[in-house]
Amino acid sequence: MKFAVIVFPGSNCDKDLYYAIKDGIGTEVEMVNFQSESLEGFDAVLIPGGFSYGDYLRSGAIAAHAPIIPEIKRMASEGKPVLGICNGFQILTEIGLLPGALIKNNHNRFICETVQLVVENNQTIFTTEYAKDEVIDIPVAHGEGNYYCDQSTLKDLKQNNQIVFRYEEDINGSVDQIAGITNKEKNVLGMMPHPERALEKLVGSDDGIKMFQSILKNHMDRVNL
Ligand SMILES: NC(=O)CC[C@H](N)C(=O)O
Repeated sequence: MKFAVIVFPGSNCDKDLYYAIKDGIGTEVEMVNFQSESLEGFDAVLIPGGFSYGDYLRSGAIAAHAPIIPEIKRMASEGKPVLGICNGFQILTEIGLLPGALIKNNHNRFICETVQLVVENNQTIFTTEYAKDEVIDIPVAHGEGNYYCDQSTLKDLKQNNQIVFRYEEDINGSVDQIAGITNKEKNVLGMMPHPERALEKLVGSDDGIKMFQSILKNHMDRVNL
């Protein structure tokens, strides 16, 4: 399996993600510049956290027009795993691969802490190594992490089991305390918390490694069918 980590001007969690794959799960991974127009040869796409284009206009709004975006959409349409973390989640909503929007935290502060997440759906390619309703410790670091969607979209998300993670407590005003959602097909996941910052107990939590193990295991199961 070969992962692509997309690097935008202002991305700052690309190296964390790179090492989560290279050292965390011992799998092939390459950084791909935002100006590239090809993701040929990659099996999965990771869009890292950070401040792409300085968060000007809205977080992710300018990155949504980068040359690499059509290739991310192609990978998603082919059912390949696409994971957007924090700024990556914001970019996925800006390019229409996930519904809703990430807006300013309701308390207007940047939050940077470890929070408790509830695993609401452990049946996705990103979460099969977790138990249903497992509570995990994962860091967050964002100013515009307040997930918003209208009531009709929320109803769809619930009916299609697209809500993957919820905050155990309200940290930023997100609708239904949503922390992460998938698309209907369940191969695109966007989440505000940073699993790549929770790979070893030494850094406070190793609850994030199971996400990358899940992606790898499900890919291997698929190719070995
Ligand atoms: N850690 C991140 O990716 C932050 C995302 C975005 N810059 C925000 O502050 O909301």
